[in-house]
Amino acid sequence: MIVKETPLKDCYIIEPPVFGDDRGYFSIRHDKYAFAKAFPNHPPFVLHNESFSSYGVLRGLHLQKGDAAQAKLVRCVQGKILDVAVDYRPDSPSFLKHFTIELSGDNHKQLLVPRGFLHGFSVLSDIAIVNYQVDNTYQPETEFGIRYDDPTLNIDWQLPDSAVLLSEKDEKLDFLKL
Ligand SMILES: Cc1cn([C@H]2C[C@H](O)[C@@H](COP(=O)(O)OP(=O)(O)O[C@H]3O[C@@H](C)C(=O)[C@@H](O)[C@H]3O)O2)c(=O)[nH]c1=O
Repeated sequence: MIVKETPLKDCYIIEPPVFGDDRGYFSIRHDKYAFAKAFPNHPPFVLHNESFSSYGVLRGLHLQKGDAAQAKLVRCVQGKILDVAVDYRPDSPSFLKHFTIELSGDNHKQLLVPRGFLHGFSVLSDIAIVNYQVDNTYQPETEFGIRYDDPTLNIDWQLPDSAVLLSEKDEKLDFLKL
């Protein structure tokens, strides 16, 4: 497992081992021992979530507040997404900075999104299956979000406006109040 830094504090790209041959590939998606060696103080992952979406779907930007905060280890099993992490920790040197990365079934990359970050993704392929482990339970009463098209964040989601498909919940999110 290769761990690469991003410009955002505590946010990392993880490249798991992938062994390709004539049959296809074999990959180690998550090795809790290698992960613990790289991130010794990281809480264990407790939920393994998956979503299926079609082209244009944009989920985000979401987090759970306070003690319910979740770190997320995100990968795209099939298809291609633009994964987006926004540092929403006021005391961080990268506060309100964002990082985007293409995650796909072909590149096998994963993004470790720390606690206190907003997270979202847009679907760039016909369909995308996105799989993410989180290190805290789902607590809907603590959910918080910011509009994907917030002008301060100014994120390029690599989708034409006309293609963007949001949930009713995400439609109603507010812009940043600073
Ligand atoms: C996120 C989540 C949702 N649900 C349920 C609630 C609801 O009925 C249904 C769909 O929920 P949502 O509309 O919130 O799903 P979604 O918009 O896919 O929310 C997710 O977006 C990505 C970007 C993230 O980072 C995730 O943490 C999560 O916030 O699934 C759970 O039971 N457990 C969970 O952990």
